[in-house]
Amino acid sequence: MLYVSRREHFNAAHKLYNPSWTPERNKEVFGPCANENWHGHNYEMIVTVKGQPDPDTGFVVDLKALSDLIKVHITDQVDHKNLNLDVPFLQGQLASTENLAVAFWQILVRELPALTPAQLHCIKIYETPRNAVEYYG
Ligand SMILES: Nc1nc2c(c(=O)[nH]1)N=C([C@H](O)[C@H](O)COP(=O)(O)OP(=O)(O)OP(=O)(O)O)CN2
Repeated sequence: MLYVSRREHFNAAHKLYNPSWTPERNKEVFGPCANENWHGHNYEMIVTVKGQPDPDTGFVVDLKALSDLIKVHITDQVDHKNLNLDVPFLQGQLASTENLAVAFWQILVRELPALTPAQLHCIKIYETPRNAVEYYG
């Protein structure tokens, strides 16, 4: 089995805020991440697919085509957006990195078969250089 990865990048604003809690409770749990007027991150995302190389190309997946797929279905939807307000597929969810990883997985697992017989293996999202989440489905 071969594992092939593509790194993508997007910038977005959000706040971590549970609307069923008081502002005080949100501040207590989420600290500055609950700031009412938002804050931003430079997100890095690594998408890994697994499979066997195609005998004609030597590719598990064409990484340019994978990048285009991620761009159309994910990064164009979230780049320079407010994750709490602007992104339909995140509506009603807390904008944590965990929830982003699951939402992105659900999109890519649906779209990938049109591109390749390879399977989605992992989505890793860095919210900051020190904070990351990995999801394997
Ligand atoms: N499990 C999670 N914990 C946290 C998340 C998350 O998505 N999942 N998100 C946040 C904040 O949104 C944000 O990441 C915190 O930013 P910050 O504290 O600035 O990030 P760093 O830890 O990298 O910065 P330091 O300078 O090292 O504090 C919080 N938790």
